[in-house]
Amino acid sequence: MSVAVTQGAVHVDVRRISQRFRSGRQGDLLALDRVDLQARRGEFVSIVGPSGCGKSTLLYIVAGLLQASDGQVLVDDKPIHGPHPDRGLVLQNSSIFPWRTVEENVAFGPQMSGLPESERRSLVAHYLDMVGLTKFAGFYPRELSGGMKQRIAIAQMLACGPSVFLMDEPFGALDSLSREVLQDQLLQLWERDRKTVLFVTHSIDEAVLLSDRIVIMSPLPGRVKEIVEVNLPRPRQETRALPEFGRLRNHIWSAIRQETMEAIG
Ligand SMILES: Nc1ncnc2c1ncn2[C@@H]1O[C@H](COP(=O)(O)OP(=O)(O)OP(=O)(O)O)[C@@H](O)[C@H]1O
Repeated sequence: MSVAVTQGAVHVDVRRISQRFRSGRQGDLLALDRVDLQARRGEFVSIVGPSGCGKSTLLYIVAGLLQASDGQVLVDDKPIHGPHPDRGLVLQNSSIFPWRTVEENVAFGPQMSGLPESERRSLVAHYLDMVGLTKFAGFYPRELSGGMKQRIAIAQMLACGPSVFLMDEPFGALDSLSREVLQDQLLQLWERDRKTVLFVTHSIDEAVLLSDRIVIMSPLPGRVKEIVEVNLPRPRQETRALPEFGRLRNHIWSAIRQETMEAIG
């Protein structure tokens, strides 16, 4: 069964973003150079490119954790000013609190926003169930596997109710089986709620499996080299076997390889 993707208005609008870092030893480093990128509401956009091309930097700027040297990020046509619960961020080694239980971690955002306890409890129970951690609600992160910790981070983000998911290699540190399970769970979640996702990954397979569009970046400075539309049918779980999947993967791989070869001379 294929699910039609209804593409709406631009939700996240990255306009000519440049980022310069001041480095004592090497002088200024231009990490991003006039990057333009638009994600439509409900779209799943992945960002791939050689190491150091500025993928994380771009995501931190959209998250509002880093102020760009130049350019602007608009969400729903309004310029962003710093972080906001409407833009949730999940990192490779998730930023969960080791001293809080699974349940308390997921409750953190709603607690900060002052949600009454009864509502908070049912919200947390809902998201714990969604990521399959109900039985581990009272556990501490140290008692859980890497995949489970990433699921806490995802539930924590979901509980804040963001309309934009910013994900920086969220499954990068996991074994391949856990990674596939979480990819499936994320896809199911996305197919149900259709949030806008910006997803940084080193895995071309992962990008093709998940995305509507894939942004290929070139180093250094990071620029948008190419944007690839992924027109594979959804749900995608069985699309790995399609010839089109292989064709897209090879195309993206060659583009990144070419950039990497040019970068290392
Ligand atoms: N805070 C910082 N200060 C100075 N330079 C930085 C800083 N953050 C990133 N950089 C530099 O900016 C460039 C882009 O880094 P970034 O981490 O965004 O790349 P990336 O594409 O996410 O890399 P990777 O794929 O290896 O995670 C790199 O050359 C990095 O060294």
